[in-house]
Amino acid sequence: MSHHIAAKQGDIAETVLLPGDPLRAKFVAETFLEEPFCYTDIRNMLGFTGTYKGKRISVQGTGMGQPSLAIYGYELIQSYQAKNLIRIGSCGALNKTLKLRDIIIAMGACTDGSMNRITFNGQDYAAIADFSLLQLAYEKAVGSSIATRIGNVLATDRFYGDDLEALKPWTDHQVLAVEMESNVLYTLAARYGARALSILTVSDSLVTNENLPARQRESSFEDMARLALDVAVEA
Ligand SMILES: O=P(O)(O)O[C@H]1O[C@H](CO)[C@@H](O)[C@H]1O
Ligand SMILES: O=c1cc[nH]c(=O)[nH]1
Repeated sequence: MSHHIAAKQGDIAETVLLPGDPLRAKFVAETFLEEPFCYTDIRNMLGFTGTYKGKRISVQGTGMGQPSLAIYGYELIQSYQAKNLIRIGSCGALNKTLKLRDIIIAMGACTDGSMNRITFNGQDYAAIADFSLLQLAYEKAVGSSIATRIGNVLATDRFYGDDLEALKPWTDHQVLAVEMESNVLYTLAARYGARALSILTVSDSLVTNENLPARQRESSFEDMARLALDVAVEA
């Protein structure tokens, strides 16, 4: 049993979807999985396992920020033998060609946070998605009507305080969007021998200052969940 998830061995599938919001985990489990059961509610960071198109899949909330995701990611891989970690998150667009509800598949993830600097003694690490998951997601997205972009994202430590001007070094280098977890997810997966991919829905734009209203956010997140589940089935 791990410290924060504390599920029974065997309760968690090899492939785990990772929303930041634990209520998104509940929504995905109840909407898409057959016979879902909740294997953890410690700290209300809900985790569920069920089946989708005949395959056993889990969905685990990770909280907000890299240290929080790192706790759940580490325990999923090291204590529960998870092999495929697929983040399903929201993000802010940094590029005027991105619209609300667009989906971004993060090929790479930069960071302004300290976790990687600690791991790599102040040097930089290029955190990248697992290519086989990325390829699967690309193929599934192309076969659907969902507007999808593939590129680099920024996992920042700050939600508030960074406007487009402050983020200019990243936008100057074609970073598409900002969120708060993908860099450490990719680094953890590389370190401990799992595969990882982040799929993100644009929930707001730092260029236009538009936001998705809560209700529309729900249906947009359904598109992302379906795409991630279709990847998970074949992972
Ligand atoms: O919607 P989630 O998955 O939580 O992702 C984004 O939303 C949170 C900030 O509101 C951060 O966790 C960020 O990465
Ligand atoms: O981390 C996040 C998530 C959504 N939108 C943002 O601007 N940042």
